[in-house]
Amino acid sequence: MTLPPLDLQNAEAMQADWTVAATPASGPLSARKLAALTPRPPASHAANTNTFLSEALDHLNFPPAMRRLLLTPQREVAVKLAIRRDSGELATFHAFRVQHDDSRGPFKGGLRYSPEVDLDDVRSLASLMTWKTAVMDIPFGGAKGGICCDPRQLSERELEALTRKLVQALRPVLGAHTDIPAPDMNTGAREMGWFMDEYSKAVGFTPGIVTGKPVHLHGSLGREAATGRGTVFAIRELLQAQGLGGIAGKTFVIQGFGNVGSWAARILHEQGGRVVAVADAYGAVAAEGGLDVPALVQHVTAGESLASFPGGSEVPKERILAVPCDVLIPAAIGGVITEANAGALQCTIVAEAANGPITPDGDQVLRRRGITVLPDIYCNGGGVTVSYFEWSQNLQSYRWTEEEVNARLDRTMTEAFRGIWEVATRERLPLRTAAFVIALQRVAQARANRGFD
Ligand SMILES: NC(=O)C1=CN([C@@H]2O[C@H](COP(=O)(O)OP(=O)(O)OC[C@H]3O[C@@H](n4cnc5c(N)ncnc54)[C@H](O)[C@@H]3O)[C@@H](O)[C@H]2O)C=CC1
Ligand SMILES: O=C(O)CCC(=O)C(=O)O
Repeated sequence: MTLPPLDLQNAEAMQADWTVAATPASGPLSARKLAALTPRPPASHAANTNTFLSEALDHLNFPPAMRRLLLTPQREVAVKLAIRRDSGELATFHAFRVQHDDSRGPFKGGLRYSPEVDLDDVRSLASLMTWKTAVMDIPFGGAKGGICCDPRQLSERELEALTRKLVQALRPVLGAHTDIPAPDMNTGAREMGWFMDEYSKAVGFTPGIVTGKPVHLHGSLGREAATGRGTVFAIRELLQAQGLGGIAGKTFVIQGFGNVGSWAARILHEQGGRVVAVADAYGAVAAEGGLDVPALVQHVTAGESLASFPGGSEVPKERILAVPCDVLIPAAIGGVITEANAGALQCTIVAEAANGPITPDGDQVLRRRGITVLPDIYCNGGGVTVSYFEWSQNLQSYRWTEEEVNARLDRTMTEAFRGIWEVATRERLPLRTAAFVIALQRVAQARANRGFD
């Protein structure tokens, strides 16, 4: 394929450390043949991400050592956090920060609090951040972190203590020009406020150490809604590029009704989209004519379950992915669309608002079925884009209006889409592979330009 030439002079020197342990009598093996002969590791989040990446790398002529460098994280930190429970008991929790790559700028990525958090999961999410910041063309690298805990079982005081312990444990590897965390699943402005406070106690007032903070504490206007809003911009661009018109009148199904899912639903509804079903971890609700999203948000904010919403009928949450619609938006956890259920989807577009919601085998099924996937590293890139705006505002002690933030987000999402669409069309690639190709080129070029000595 013909892609712009990449100046990898420095990287060529790295070829020297690529050695094949046992070269067969028939001659040296190419890296690709060697990979094919190497037993595949058991499927994991990180392996899934690397499967997608490898497909894009196969379109690029990178030296094997550069390939290896990009597939593996720069630094992995695992810590144990101990807090006193409200009962007086001592409790310990495992936490992680994986810093995948900082070739293009400081490490950047969210913090997730969930019982499913482990090193493999965080490693995969950190890698996705590297490619996300590159495809959005914002000056950051990629990282992710998390605490393995069930936040529903912890009081507010316990969560605050845990967050402060996390800052204390990670402080040596963090910094407003080194690694800047942000919200992810089960974290939000409240946790980011505690985070900033704990870091500032040690090093002086530093709002730029974390993004997604409360607005009155140097958070950016528009950050809370940014990932959902960015997802809507991404869908708008795709519909337009495919000649399918706009959001108005289209039908949407959303899995996940937290920060990302609920904001996407609100904005789609405002723009005349019909949100026909939504699910969260506990249940799902559907209405063929479209849910009254503002009323649903009010219902859930009052502490009621989705399924009890009087403006729709309850559906089993396991069936949400198969509800007929134009656009399906997974906005919850990873690995929900697999080889086993991808055949049951009844949509023409899947917009990956969540990170890693489709496994590589599931992705193959969707490709065969002609379902277009807006890949996570682009589709949910609105969150980190407005995090970049927040960080920029913090560094300048300045505040932008919400209109300005949203207009800049629109421009960034639109420009990134055009780049991906252009490569996908020219090279006949799925949007995901095209997005990875662009991101890989940007990161590899930056790494090569910085040198290796
Ligand atoms: N918050 C942000 O700015 C960004 C978030 N993301 C990704 O978006 C996804 C959602 O994140 P947030 O909305 O921030 O999290 P959140 O914690 O605010 O909401 C998560 C939602 O998913 C639901 N959920 C959990 N397990 C589920 C299951 N098995 N089936 C159906 N629903 C389930 C929860 O009930 C909740 O409604 C995650 O994959 C996250 O990594 C990506 C980019 C930025
Ligand atoms: O806002 C950020 O810095 C990162 C958000 C995030 O974790 C993500 O995009 O997955």
